[in-house]
Amino acid sequence: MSAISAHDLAKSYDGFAAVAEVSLEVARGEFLGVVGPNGAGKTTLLEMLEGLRRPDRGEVRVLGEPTWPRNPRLRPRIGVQLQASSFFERLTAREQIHTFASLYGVGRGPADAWLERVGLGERANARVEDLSGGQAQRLSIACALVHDPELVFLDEPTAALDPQSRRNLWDLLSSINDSGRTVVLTTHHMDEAEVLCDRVAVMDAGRVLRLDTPTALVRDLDAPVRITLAPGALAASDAAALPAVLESTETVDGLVLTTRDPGAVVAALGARDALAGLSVHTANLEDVFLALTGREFRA
Ligand SMILES: Nc1ncnc2c1ncn2[C@@H]1O[C@H](COP(=O)(O)OP(=O)(O)OP(=O)(O)O)[C@@H](O)[C@H]1O
Repeated sequence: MSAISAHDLAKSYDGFAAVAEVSLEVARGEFLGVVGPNGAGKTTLLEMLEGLRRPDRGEVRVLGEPTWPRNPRLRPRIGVQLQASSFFERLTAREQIHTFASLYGVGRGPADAWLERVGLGERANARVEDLSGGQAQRLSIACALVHDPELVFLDEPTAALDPQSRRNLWDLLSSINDSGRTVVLTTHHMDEAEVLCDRVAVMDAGRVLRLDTPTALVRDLDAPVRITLAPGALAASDAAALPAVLESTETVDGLVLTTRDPGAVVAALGARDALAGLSVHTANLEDVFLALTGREFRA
């Protein structure tokens, strides 16, 4: 049985289609990413999957159960991350998670263990408004997991974090998916989805344009690989004559060769002792977005 099965979901606000014709299946234990720019419809889709927003059309089943009208049987089985701004004010981190735990009939022991697990043991007595952005996000994730749900929804858990704090959260996000828990995460960050997710739904203007593994999404682009050589490593005319090189362009970073057969090019460069400073760039999910929409992806 799927963790999530959604069929032909649609939601409009005052005639504006925030989500249209979205169907998807999420397998148990899967880590699904939903990526897209601001306003793509990610949150609206997530809220319909969570059973928090009524779809205008379509059906959702979560863990085999219908989500609407609100289904109390699902409540202990799913976790929904709150935006950090919706904490109870003036509580300490420990009081915050104890409050969540008591709502689910969970004891203080497991709640404290979650604080430790997300690295907040030493900040347990800090008030939530005194936590850093990254700490607040970790607390909100711990609160969503305190009742050990089978399926957890995380809506932009790394939003508003600096790149270092964002990367620091990745290990935690990935560990949440251990032991078979299903995770659905929305993000503005393509690199994050690429690193963390088993499959990625690329959304734009309310629609899921593609849903597949990051590798398959990139492979289907069939984009050439770019190989950059250090300046002066090889003359442009020599590079253009190498086997399998489609194009060679001089840039400030050095010579950029495009090819569909990077192995052959690297072997030929090796034979000419021209491997110094070589770097290889394959297409990524931002290129996938560009190919699907004709627009650059802007987070
Ligand atoms: N309650 C609402 N009433 C009216 N319009 C809304 C409402 N919620 C969302 N919208 C609009 O629907 C569209 C999709 O919004 P949604 O929040 O689902 O997108 P998103 O992909 O999550 O965006 P972001 O990444 O900025 O959070 C946006 O144009 C938004 O302005």
